[in-house]
Amino acid sequence: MQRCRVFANPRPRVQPETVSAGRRHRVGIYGGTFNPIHNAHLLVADQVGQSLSLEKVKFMPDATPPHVDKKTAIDAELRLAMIKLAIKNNPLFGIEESELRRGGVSYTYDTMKKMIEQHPTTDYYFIIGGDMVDYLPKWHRIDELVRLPRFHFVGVRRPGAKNEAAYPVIWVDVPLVSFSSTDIRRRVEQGLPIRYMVPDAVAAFIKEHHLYHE
Ligand SMILES: Nc1ncnc2c1ncn2[C@@H]1O[C@H](COP(=O)(O)OP(=O)(O)OP(=O)(O)O)[C@@H](O)[C@H]1O
Ligand SMILES: O=C(O)c1ccc[n+]([C@@H]2O[C@H](COP(=O)([O-])O)[C@@H](O)[C@H]2O)c1
Repeated sequence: MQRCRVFANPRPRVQPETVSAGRRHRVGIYGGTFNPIHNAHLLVADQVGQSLSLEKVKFMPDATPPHVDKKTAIDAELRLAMIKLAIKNNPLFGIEESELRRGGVSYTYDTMKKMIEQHPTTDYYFIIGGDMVDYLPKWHRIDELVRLPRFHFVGVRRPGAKNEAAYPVIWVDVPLVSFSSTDIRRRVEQGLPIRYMVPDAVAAFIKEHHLYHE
């Protein structure tokens, strides 16, 4: 039977003295297709990072998304370039390129198992929206993923999702924003404005590279 343990907005589960002694690091990993990155992603990453006192929140673009219906993502280099433009003014943010370097289908279990092995003094907080929280039972090797040491899921509620966790999730309340990358792509295709939905530099990049037009 699946474990059903949901933590409602708890305080970080870490002893302050271990952080100040520098023995343990607290890093957020925000995986996604980011096709393209948008302002809800940035808001979520910043709010989670601050709520959980994370040292870094690293955006991790996937190579091939595990979802069958998400195979239409544009080239990884273009997605990565837009992430770099979007995060440059926030020192909390960073980039994790291991899934791009590995290639193939980006199963989170494979990625996090290796990362945890390579960084034994780091606690990882893997950020997912409510739609992904709902979808967790279908994730590859999910029972093993949630049992990895020093691995935590952080959930942020998302309008339109059930936001129901069948696995342990640390919920963080962030202001709700309903738009998605799909909305951005559709708006670009229809010639509608995307200002304030993505950073200006990302909007300029989309225009310059003629992305998301038929
Ligand atoms: N508006 C939002 N509010 C909360 N979480 C979000 C929001 N948009 C995306 N996320 C979360 O960010 C992560 C990466 O999402 P992703 O890159 O697939 O963006 P998306 O907007 O969901 O894209 P698409 O519309 O192409 O499916 C996922 O965990 C997703 O649930
Ligand atoms: O490992 C899985 O089975 C799995 C299934 C769905 C999503 N994920 C990861 O969750 C993150 C968000 O996914 P997505 O499709 O919303 O961009 C991204 O890092 C994916 O690799 C992982």
